[in-house]
Amino acid sequence: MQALWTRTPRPLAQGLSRLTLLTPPSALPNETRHSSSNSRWKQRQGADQFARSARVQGLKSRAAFKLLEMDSRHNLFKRGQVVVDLGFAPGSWSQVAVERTKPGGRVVGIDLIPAQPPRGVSTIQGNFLSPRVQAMVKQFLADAEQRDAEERAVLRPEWEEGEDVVVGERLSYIDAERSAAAQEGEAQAEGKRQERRLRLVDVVLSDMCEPWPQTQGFSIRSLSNPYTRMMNTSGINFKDHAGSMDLCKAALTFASDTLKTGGHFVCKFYQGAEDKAFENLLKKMFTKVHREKPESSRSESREAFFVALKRKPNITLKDVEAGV
Ligand SMILES: C[S@@+](CC[C@H](N)C(=O)[O-])C[C@H]1O[C@@H](n2cnc3c(N)ncnc32)[C@H](O)[C@@H]1O
Repeated sequence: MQALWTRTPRPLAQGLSRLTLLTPPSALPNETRHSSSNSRWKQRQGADQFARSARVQGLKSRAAFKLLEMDSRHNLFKRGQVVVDLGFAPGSWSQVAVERTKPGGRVVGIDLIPAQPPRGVSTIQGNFLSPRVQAMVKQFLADAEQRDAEERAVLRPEWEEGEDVVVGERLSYIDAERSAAAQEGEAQAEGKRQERRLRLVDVVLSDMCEPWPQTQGFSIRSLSNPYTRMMNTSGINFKDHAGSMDLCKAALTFASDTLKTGGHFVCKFYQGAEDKAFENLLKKMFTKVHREKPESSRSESREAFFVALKRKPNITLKDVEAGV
């Protein structure tokens, strides 16, 4: 089967644009991917092709191809979007997001370990499981939005300022809000308004997986390539699964607070007993939910991805958990 991104090679803008992202699949002849004998060796060769191709294309890791494939299937990105990339390091998903949301997009990456921010990405170092770090990310997004709003106000052409139609629209919106508030009670309505004001994000990505203690490679002391200094899985299926579900839950809680209606959520998980329950949560909050195992994801790995599309209006994770 041809990989999807070979059929729809939406060119990445500048920088990566010259690199059509065709290399990995076309460099993987069919017999390499679907052979009968010596398949382990051939699989490794295939994986190396993704890694080599990432290097050639200036991508920080082969993980980029997983996101490109999911984007090619589901059209996750549009220009001007706000994207939060949880567990961004070393940064290839962020690179893809920057290119796909140009011009006017904003990409914010968070990671436990120190890593060089990819060009065009704002990054925060911290443990995303910490509520303080999550609050910091929300504050960063709100501040950035505020700065943009101020900039837009300054740049607004003078002739627009006195336009009745704009003022009229705003007033009718406020009127609608007032009548809703009258029904729900002012305090409750204010709470809802605050909640909605935080929903500034179009796409939440999480490729987080719990880093396990380093056992080798201590001689590499490089901030620019921290990825090689850690293991991403313990090799113990239950442990990897449980750790990944905690990270997925943290990512979804954040998405519940920050995703716009219609926004998308992508998260990596290690398959196991609890993933079905998580999928059911997603189905209540999003219009469509897919399980993905991209071709560039190693077949021997239990990693897979949920791609949850189009957040439904007026439903939060708390509502879902409370059975509302
Ligand atoms: C597989 S890597 C991500 C690769 C990345 N998507 C890319 O394309 O370059 C997983 C990352 O998740 C990060 N991570 C794991 N747990 C985390 C946590 N609790 N908070 C923040 N980052 C975390 C790890 O430090 C690691 O850098």
